[in-house]
Amino acid sequence: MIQKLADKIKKTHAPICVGLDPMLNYIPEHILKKAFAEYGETLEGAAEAIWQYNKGIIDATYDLIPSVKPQIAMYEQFGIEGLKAFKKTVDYCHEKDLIVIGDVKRGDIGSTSAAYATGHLGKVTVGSKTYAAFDEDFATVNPYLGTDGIKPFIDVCKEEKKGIFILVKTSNPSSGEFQDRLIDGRPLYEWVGEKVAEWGADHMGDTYSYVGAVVGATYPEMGKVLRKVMPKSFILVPGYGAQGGKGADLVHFFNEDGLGAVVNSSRGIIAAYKQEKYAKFGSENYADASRAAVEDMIADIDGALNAVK
Ligand SMILES: O=c1ccn([C@@H]2O[C@H](COP(=O)(O)O)[C@@H](O)[C@H]2O)c(=O)[nH]1
Repeated sequence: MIQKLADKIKKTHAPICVGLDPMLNYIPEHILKKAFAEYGETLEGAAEAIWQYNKGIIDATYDLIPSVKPQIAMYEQFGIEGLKAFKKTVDYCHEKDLIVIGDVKRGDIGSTSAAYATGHLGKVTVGSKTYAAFDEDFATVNPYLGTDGIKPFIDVCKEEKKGIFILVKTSNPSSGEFQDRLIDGRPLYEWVGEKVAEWGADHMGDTYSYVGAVVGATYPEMGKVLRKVMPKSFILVPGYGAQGGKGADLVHFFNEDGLGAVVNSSRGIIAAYKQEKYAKFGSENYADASRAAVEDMIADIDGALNAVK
């Protein structure tokens, strides 16, 4: 799967993923109206609206991009109906041959991590049958519990040829409260980055490891250091767009082969029609606005990478 990600990035010239983080207040009125007419103002109605909204964005962008990153929290808030919309979205993205990075940020003691890994990346056994429950291709994982919280994910990834992205330096403003704390003179995020490289050596694809890292676009200098600490790991880079990251901030997240990073934008793409720049599309054509925002993001990153060649 890591080679498929690299190959699709090469083919599309788009080292990006579209973040499928639906919120009801992003969903255009015509979609909400139809879903509520059918299911009422219920959790089912919300889930139907989310699904129709996602489908529109996927249909309008799938040929331009290698991957998507659905954020499970946005679905989970609507309970079981929301999780059904999450699963429907994952399956539809697979139908469109997109790589799905489940942003689920799991991680616990070993036995519990094993269950999370089974549910999101592996297969669960029920009597004589097995089922891939959520079936994402990659999942984000929290490393706070250490090696025994990570190992079960790697075991499932080996069986399934899937991967994980481990939180190393997150994009949010207060990520430094813990992640930048010095331990023996070095920030915690560097120690975690070293562990990612070590864990990753145990599950290599052809060129890149199945064990990647999350490093925010909002911390470009730290990204530059971490790129060198984890040369064989793909970096999932959130923080582009709505959080302020730009193409020029991202050049050092990439390796010299032009690979090694996949940049996420969620609100900046899925709610593009609400921005002044894309307002001409109107809410009826929200998906066309998302497509235009994807094209602009690809051009921005491509321009920045070419400028340093
Ligand atoms: O460090 C992190 C880790 C994860 N995220 C997630 O990425 C998206 C960002 O959404 P935008 O709308 O593009 O800001 C969201 O799902 C976060 O939970 C992150 O932002 N930073």
